[in-house]
Amino acid sequence: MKSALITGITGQDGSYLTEWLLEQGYTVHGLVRRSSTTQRTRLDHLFHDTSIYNQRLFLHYADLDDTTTIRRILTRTAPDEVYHLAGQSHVGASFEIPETTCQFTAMGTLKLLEILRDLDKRPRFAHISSSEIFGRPLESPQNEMTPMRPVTPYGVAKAFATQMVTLYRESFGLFACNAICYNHESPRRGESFVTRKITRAAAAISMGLQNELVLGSLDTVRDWGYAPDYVQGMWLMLQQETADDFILATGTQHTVENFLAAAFDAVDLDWRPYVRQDKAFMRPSEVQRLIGDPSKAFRQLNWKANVTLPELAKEMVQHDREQLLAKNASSLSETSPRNSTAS
Ligand SMILES: C[C@H]1O[C@H](OP(=O)(O)OP(=O)(O)OC[C@H]2O[C@@H](n3cnc4c(=O)[nH]c(N)nc43)[C@H](O)[C@@H]2O)[C@@H](O)[C@@H](O)C1=O
Repeated sequence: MKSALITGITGQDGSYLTEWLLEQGYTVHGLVRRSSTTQRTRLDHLFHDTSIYNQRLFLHYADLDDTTTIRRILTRTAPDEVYHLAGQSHVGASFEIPETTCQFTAMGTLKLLEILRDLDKRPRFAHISSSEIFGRPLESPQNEMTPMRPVTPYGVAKAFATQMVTLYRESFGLFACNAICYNHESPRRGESFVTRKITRAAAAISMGLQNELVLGSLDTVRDWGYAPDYVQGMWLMLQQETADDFILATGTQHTVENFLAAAFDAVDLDWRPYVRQDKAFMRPSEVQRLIGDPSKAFRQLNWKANVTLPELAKEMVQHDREQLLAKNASSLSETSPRNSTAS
């Protein structure tokens, strides 16, 4: 039975990848940062007593800069595959905290590579890179040969990490791949990323719980796919005979405004009366337009993105409506006179 270790297991991609690997029969180890809460919302269902997977899933405390602990965990668990997803991943925030971004996203990756280099049994390694490395690209769509021209602290950190992975593959013989992922979303997406911010607002507005949505730039272009598709691409890379880099993208382009329209369409509303733009959500340096060419992944991995933007937006809005309905129902039952001792 194969085993894998995932950094960033509690995030959107980490949780989908965990489900996918468990379904394939893997034992899965995840690194988590210690915090005062033990709640892991995206993984809780897998640890439940009734889950058929709870005997094959293990969490270990380790920060990305704690190399001693990571080395110990890797030695003890001896995974066949390592998926490196962790790091500060918010592009806007990387302008506020560039040092932290580089410490975890760039140096955290190098530290991990250094540990792997020394191991007797070296696992296969997938670094989850980002289209942000292309920044203001010289060509469109971008492919694996497109030069990196990052324009955000996050993009610079990811470019460093991506290049290091290539270097460790070529110079030290590690089986190390870069999954160069374009934006990929889902109902599990963090609430500060634009898609989830929009779908939560569309759901709340349609239920009369919110009046306004404040956003930054509406004309930037992104290539948005569906996260569960992308984790399968990450896995496929490590099942090949040789290590290589692959673009994971849909190859289609949409503006933020297009996503807004799709999300509000899902609740039969026009977005225009509700949306206001504010400079607070605009970035000092914006990546204007990114579209990936996924043809190499299709050719060599037989991988392709399956979900269209309207389907994605609809699933996210429906999920957010259900979540709000459940929240409202539980707060109503908490205040219901029938539950009150005074009634
Ligand atoms: C591939 C890449 O994908 C993601 O990075 P991102 O593309 O920056 O994603 P986002 O959802 O933060 O922004 C998308 C666009 O939407 C614009 N935008 C407008 N108004 C708001 C707004 O209010 N909030 C946010 N967050 N963005 C806004 C914003 O300026 C940008 O043009 C990360 O997963 C990253 O880790 C990664 O690797």
